[in-house]
Amino acid sequence: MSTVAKSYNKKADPVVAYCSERTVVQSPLQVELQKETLTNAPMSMMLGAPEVLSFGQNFLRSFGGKRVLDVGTFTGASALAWAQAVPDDGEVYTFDIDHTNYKKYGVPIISKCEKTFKKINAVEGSALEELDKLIADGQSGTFDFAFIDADKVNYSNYYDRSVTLLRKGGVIFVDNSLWGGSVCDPARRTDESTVAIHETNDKIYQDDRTYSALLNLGDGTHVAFKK
Ligand SMILES: C[S@@+](CC[C@H](N)C(=O)[O-])C[C@H]1O[C@@H](n2cnc3c(N)ncnc32)[C@H](O)[C@@H]1O
Repeated sequence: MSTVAKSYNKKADPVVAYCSERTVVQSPLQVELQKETLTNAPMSMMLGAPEVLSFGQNFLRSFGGKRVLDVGTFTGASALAWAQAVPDDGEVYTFDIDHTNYKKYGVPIISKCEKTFKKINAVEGSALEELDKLIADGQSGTFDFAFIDADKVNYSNYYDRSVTLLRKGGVIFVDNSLWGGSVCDPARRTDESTVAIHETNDKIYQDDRTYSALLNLGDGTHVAFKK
């Protein structure tokens, strides 16, 4: 049993299971995409934890968030969650270096709801370069919410770009911030992803641009609020 776990991992401990059973709310499309991803997609454990997605949807709905940055699409589970939580004139920019899995598994399911699907702007390419393009395009301070869930070595860069692109009061979720618990043990901070996540956690805690809290939700969720 693991005390840090995505709830769909059957080895999650009873406390994780108890909390997620009283947190996760999924639409039929979300249930279908989760099942399709876990059954058929390669590296299916990259799928976003449903408890993290539900928590993020709660934020978006409660503060009326409209514009979202979704860094790391995979099959589209997080993009779908945000698209369902923003209003009809909301938009979700979802970035991935390769949208093959999104097109193969996500698009056929998400496009069943035209209203939701049309809110998603899928941008294929280096997420860092694409975020920099938005900044160069004058879009700083115009986004409400960012979900960081792509390559871990760039977490600090994605966080910085998100702080720039968010408006005051905007919220950032950094996914996998506990990385299976490995960040908590200095002896296990040996690979570059673990080191990058650990350094980003310290950076966020010390960052004067945001208020923040590191939560044991899913594989760890570092939540930052732009001052
Ligand atoms: C953990 S998955 C995203 C999961 C998704 N957010 C969800 O909720 O199911 C990480 C994704 O980041 C993408 N990725 C990796 N490096 C990237 C980069 N440099 N730029 C953009 N995307 C990248 C991978 O292709 C992968 O699909």
